[in-house]
Amino acid sequence: MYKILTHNKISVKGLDKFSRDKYEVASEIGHPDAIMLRSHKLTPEAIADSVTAIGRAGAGVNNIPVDDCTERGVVVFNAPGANANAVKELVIAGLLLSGRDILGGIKYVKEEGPGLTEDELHKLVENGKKQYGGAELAGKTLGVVGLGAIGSLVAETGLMLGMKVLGLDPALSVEAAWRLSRDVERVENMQTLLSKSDYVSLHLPVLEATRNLINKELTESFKPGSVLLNFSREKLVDTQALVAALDSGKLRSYISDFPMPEFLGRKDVIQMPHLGASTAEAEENCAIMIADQLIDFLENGNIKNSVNFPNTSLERSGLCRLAIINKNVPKMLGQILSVLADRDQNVADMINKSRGEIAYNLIDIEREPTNGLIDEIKAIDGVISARVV
Ligand SMILES: NC(=O)c1ccc[n+]([C@@H]2O[C@H](COP(=O)([O-])OP(=O)(O)OC[C@H]3O[C@@H](n4cnc5c(N)ncnc54)[C@H](O)[C@@H]3O)[C@@H](O)[C@H]2O)c1
Ligand SMILES: O=C(O)CC[C@@H](O)C(=O)O
Repeated sequence: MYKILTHNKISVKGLDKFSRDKYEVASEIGHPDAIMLRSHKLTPEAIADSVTAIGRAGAGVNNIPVDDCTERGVVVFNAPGANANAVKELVIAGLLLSGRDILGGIKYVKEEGPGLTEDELHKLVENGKKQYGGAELAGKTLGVVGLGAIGSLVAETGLMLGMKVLGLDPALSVEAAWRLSRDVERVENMQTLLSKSDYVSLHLPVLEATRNLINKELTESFKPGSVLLNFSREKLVDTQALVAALDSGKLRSYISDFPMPEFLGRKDVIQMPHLGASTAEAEENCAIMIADQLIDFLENGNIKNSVNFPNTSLERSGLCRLAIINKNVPKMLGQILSVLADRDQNVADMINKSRGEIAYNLIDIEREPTNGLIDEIKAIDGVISARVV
């Protein structure tokens, strides 16, 4: 039986992928083989030694200690693109809410309306509505930072709304580039994007290089009166720098899915409670994608959509498969194969892939492993883990 430890509310459509005759799935379980979670913050200590894989039913992996996992040979998966449409739709809601004072207008009717007759309500509406007007999005410029799964959809929708769209992504994948409309104008740096955009939307991960991306110096580049939308992560922005930019009027408004205490009570900030991926469809898509990936890894050793291991896939041949993780240093494969040769184990097929400091091998052998084979492989200096799948 494989054991899957879950954190957060994971869609049953995904959990149902684990057949009950092979898997035990629970939010409390001893010696788990894998962990499946959403935004739960995982510490290295909370990852049991038995864990071989972690599946993030979402995009961002900043709640997982990925470097520590890599060192320990724990494969971390995410679900690229599975919640992108849900986030895009909320970003468009954010754009619309910032274009006009829709929330202020609704509050006005809700607070001032009760107890009034139809005539009085009509007067209230017609007298008060001038306070809640705004401007149209069509004809304005939208700057999108990060043109991956979400950013490309936001850019596309911006074009459909009649906006001019600028995009910046220094690490754009070939696949993402194919998805992108030619009408998205590429810019080379943040300063240019900020200075030309009426609305700026962030769609990139928090990495060492992107932490506090929007800092004090960069806020100087905002086009006066522009709006910043952050549906990615709070750590991409320097909160104090944004407060100053809002106070000075350099920024007209900040719309975020990641509330910070400094912004509470401000009329020029809209904070949502991390709702981007909270749709039934996105929750299902993410849970199904992660469950499929975990099952293929646990049962076949195959890796798809890992953030720290190479994509690795091998059709099964032979009788038995070994999945071995080792440090990416010379002579490892030779030593592993020589242990197999010493035990008269013929290799039917194999694949060896590396990513950064880590290497991964799937080796199909023609006989059942003899006693002590796995321990002998694990004893090779540089081997991190070895298992029969
Ligand atoms: N609000 C939510 O609920 C929610 C849901 C999903 C994702 N997210 C956040 O959105 C982020 C993006 O998600 P995605 O699915 O589009 O990911 P993605 O991996 O498809 O796209 C991210 C893009 O950012 C680009 N990028 C990296 N560094 C950059 C930089 N310095 N400048 C510009 N671009 C850069 C990458 O090249 C990539 O194309 C996630 O990392 C996550 O933090 C939030
Ligand atoms: O699981 C969620 O609700 C949020 C997920 C989101 O932040 C992500 O990075 O995919």
